[in-house]
Amino acid sequence: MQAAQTASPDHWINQSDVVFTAAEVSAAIDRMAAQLRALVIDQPIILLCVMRGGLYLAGHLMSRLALPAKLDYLQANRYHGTAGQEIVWSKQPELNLADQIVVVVDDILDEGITLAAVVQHCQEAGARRVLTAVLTEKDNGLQKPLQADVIGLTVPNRYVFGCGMDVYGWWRNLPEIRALTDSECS
Ligand SMILES: O=P(O)(O)OC[C@H]1O[C@H](OP(=O)(O)OP(=O)(O)O)[C@H](O)[C@@H]1O
Ligand code: HPA
Repeated sequence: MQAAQTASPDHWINQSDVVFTAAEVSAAIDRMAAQLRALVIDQPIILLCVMRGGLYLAGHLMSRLALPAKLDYLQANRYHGTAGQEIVWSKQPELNLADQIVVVVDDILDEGITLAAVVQHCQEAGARRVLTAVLTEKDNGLQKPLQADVIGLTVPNRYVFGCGMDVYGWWRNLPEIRALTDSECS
C-alpha cells in the first residue's frame, strides 16, 4: 500500500488503459444534459456537487444545462484508502434545500452507498425532488441501494480514474477515463 501511495503519477498511466476517450466522455455529458433538461423542463434547480469527484462533471454539465440553476457542494467520503468504509461528512450543503429540485452530481456509482446517503440527506432536508446524475456506473454485478436517474457511461469492474476520479489523489484532471490493469487492482 505504501508503494502505491508513493508511486509517481506516470506509474498509473503506464499501468492502465483507456476505457473512454475524451471525445466519448464529452458526448456522454452532452447526452446527460439533454436527459436532465427533459426531466426538469425549465424549472429552477440546485446542482449539488459531491466533492471531490463530482467536480469535473458538475463543471462540464453546468454550461450545457441551460436551466436556471444554483450551485452548492458537499463532501462525504468513504474511500480513505482503497476499500470503502464508513461515510465521513466533512462539508454539508449550505443552501436551503427545502422545497427545491436538487440534482446531485457525482463521478461514479460503485457500490452506491455514497449516493444513497446523499439522497437521504437531501430528502431529510425537505427537497421537493431529488435527481441523481453520475458520470459513470461500475458494472460490478452488485445489488445497489439505488439507481441513478441519469448515467453517462458504464465502466468495467476495475479501478477507474480520470474525469473527476482519482488514483491515490492523482489524475482527476484527465479528460479521458482509464482503468488500472488487473495486477494493479489486487
Ligand atoms: O458508490 P460508492 O461505492 O459509495 O463509491 C462512490 C463514491 O466514492 C468516491 O468518493 P471518495 O470517497 O473516494 O471521495 P472523492 O470524491 O474525494 O474521490 C466517488 O467520488 C463517489 O462519491
Ligand atoms: O473505481 C473507482 N475509481 C475512483 N474512485 C472510486 N470510488 C469508488 N470506486 C472508484
